[in-house]
Amino acid sequence: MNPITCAGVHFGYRHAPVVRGVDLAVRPGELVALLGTNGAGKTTTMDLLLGQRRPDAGTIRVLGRDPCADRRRLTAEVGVLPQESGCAPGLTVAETVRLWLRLHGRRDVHRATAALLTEVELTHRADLRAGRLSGGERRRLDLAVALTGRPRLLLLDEPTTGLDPQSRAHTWALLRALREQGVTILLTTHYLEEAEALADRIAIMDAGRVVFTGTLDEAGGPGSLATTFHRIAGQPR
Ligand SMILES: Nc1ncnc2c1ncn2[C@@H]1O[C@H](COP(=O)(O)OP(=O)(O)OP(=O)(O)O)[C@@H](O)[C@H]1O
Repeated sequence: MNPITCAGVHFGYRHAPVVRGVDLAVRPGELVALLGTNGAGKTTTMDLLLGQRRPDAGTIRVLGRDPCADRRRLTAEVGVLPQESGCAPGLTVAETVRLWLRLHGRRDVHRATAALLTEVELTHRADLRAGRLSGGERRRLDLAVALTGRPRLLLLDEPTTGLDPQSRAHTWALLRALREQGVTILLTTHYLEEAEALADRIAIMDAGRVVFTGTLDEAGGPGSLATTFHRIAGQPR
């Protein structure tokens, strides 16, 4: 069973179609990078996968479930990093992670907090309030939160936006390690080099449709993704 399947998914606001027949399959254990110009419909697709929006047509299955019908179960099983941070600004970094670990019913809260903060390189910020973190640090806290339930599926909306090159490289290493542990990952990104560095397969969205899915080789090989992307995405229509 594929952890994610979308077949003929449509969604729109009133008379403005946003997602216009998305077909997408993410296979077990693979990392798929979803690319697309601003407004292509990537975040909306993520929202649909999380059951935060109901499709007007088509079928979505996440871990075999209908996300609208089984939203609660999926919240427990899927690690989510939203485009906008959901962390409470008044809680410290450590308090935030502990809270989410407890919500997921974890018993080893103190040990797991220390381990997660090490993984996202925020140990030195453990006692700082989330509202005082830099943009890149907050992104890393969001990633730690996404990992608190030890998910087998991760949905990451622009996980490295705002990160400096060193932190980005560290996050890439963490995501590779998670994939090696068998975690399936769907992430959106505007960094073509991120897709080249990480993805088993690339999906390109344009104007509400997935217009390309394939490996990096199928997209033209290393260094050619930009050419492919600009050829098929964001053209006036
Ligand atoms: N509540 C809303 N009402 C009307 N249109 C909306 C609403 N929310 C989003 N949209 C529109 O839906 C389209 C797709 O937005 P979405 O956030 O999914 O794009 P995206 O591919 O994630 O873009 P970005 O790369 O900029 O994050 C955009 O044109 C946006 O303006």
